[in-house]
Amino acid sequence: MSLFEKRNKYMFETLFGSTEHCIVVVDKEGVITYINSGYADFIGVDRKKAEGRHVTEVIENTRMHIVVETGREEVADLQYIRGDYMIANRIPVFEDGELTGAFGMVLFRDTDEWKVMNTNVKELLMELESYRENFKKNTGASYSLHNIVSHSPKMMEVKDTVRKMATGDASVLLRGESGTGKELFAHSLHNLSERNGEPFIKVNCAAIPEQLFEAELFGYEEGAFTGAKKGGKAGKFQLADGGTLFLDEVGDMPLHAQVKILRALQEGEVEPLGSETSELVNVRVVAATNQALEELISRQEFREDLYYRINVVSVDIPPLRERPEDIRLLAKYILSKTGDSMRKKVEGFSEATIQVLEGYPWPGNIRELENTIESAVHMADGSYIEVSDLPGSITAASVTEEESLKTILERVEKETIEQALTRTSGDKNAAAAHLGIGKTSLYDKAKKYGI
Ligand SMILES: Nc1ncnc2c1ncn2[C@@H]1O[C@H](COP(=O)(O)OP(=O)(O)OP(=O)(O)O)[C@@H](O)[C@H]1O
Repeated sequence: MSLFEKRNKYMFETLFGSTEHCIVVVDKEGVITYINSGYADFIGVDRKKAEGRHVTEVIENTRMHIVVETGREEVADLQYIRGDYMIANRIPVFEDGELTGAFGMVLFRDTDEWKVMNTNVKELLMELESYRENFKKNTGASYSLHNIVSHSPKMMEVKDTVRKMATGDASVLLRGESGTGKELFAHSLHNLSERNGEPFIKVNCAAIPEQLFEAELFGYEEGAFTGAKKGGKAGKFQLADGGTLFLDEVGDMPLHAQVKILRALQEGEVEPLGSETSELVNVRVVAATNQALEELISRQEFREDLYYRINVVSVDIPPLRERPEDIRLLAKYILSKTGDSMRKKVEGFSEATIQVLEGYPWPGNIRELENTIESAVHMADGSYIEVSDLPGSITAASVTEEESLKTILERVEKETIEQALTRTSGDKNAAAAHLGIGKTSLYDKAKKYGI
């Protein structure tokens, strides 16, 4: 019987209902199964509404969802809630060796108790935490596995592998087409690893001009080359020291830099340009590619020895067309994000729209789905996204059934009438003449399309 089953709620309530500390319990997905009234009142949420929601939607700066992913307890961690720093203990709960959730307790929520603490220590802690926060903002990994929306079995397997591989220092190569979520997995690997308090540094190998590559990665001394900054500059390797270096688009790394990268990884040392001495660095490498590195090797564009060094574990992320069951879920998730940011109230998709989305091959994967939905939200007039709100490139690809063809023709008709009306500044008679159709026909169509 699971700890999080209903009758345990009574047990929690008896034990913690009246304590002044804040108590929260989540299941293994990070969903709140119990929160005591002290905590709910403190953060100003309705207890009944909080239970059943993902903890990140209810509690600011929480890490309970991370604890259920790592299975590692976090004791006496500072957490900024409602304008003050609290001390949080988060304990993973195992039953018969299996992780079933986590128990969280926030201490010192009572400001009187805080005051008892030495004020100096508190101020120092707060200062330290604000540095940590700032540092994290610039060098942190913001996503973890729960941000990767999916319920397809293939993706579950990928998530499992990532969870297993996260601890330890093995290099991981993430393979997948563009827009499949490789970067999200790289963030997750870092966040679930022991290095999660250290920097996560991304290098987009395709975006750095070849001649600047070494300077970017290994840094340089003052005067190393014309245009070098005064005082020199630290390289990405040095910035990532202790943490994770994410080499995105690794297949685009210039050949001459590959030798040096290999040395840095094998020997744990880098030599800044213009320097006579090497610096020790300790980084874990996570690389990502949408190219077949084996082909690059056969064309001698990628070094085989580097390939083996970065490819200790390889994780294949399936393209969206191989997991159509994720499309509906992702579309809803993206819509809720887009609708919020655009302050437009679009509630959902018509069933025909979902079918078109599910039938499209998505060469640009989730990134393309995001762009499509964003554009459809702009187009939508009502509270549901209709097929006619989708870009023509998406609908045109789904001309497989009579019904789809009909909607495409209607969309084109609607767009053409709208254009004619814009051109004639809204004069329907002139627009009808321009389109070569009768006035009545234009009025009927305008009515049909709500123009
Ligand atoms: N499963 C997912 N759930 C939610 N959002 C996702 C998911 N997968 C990808 N995304 C979103 O899709 C976009 C592309 O993802 P990401 O940048 O991680 O892909 P990528 O494989 O690294 O792409 P590229 O190879 O082009 O760099 C991002 O905005 C990301 O947040």
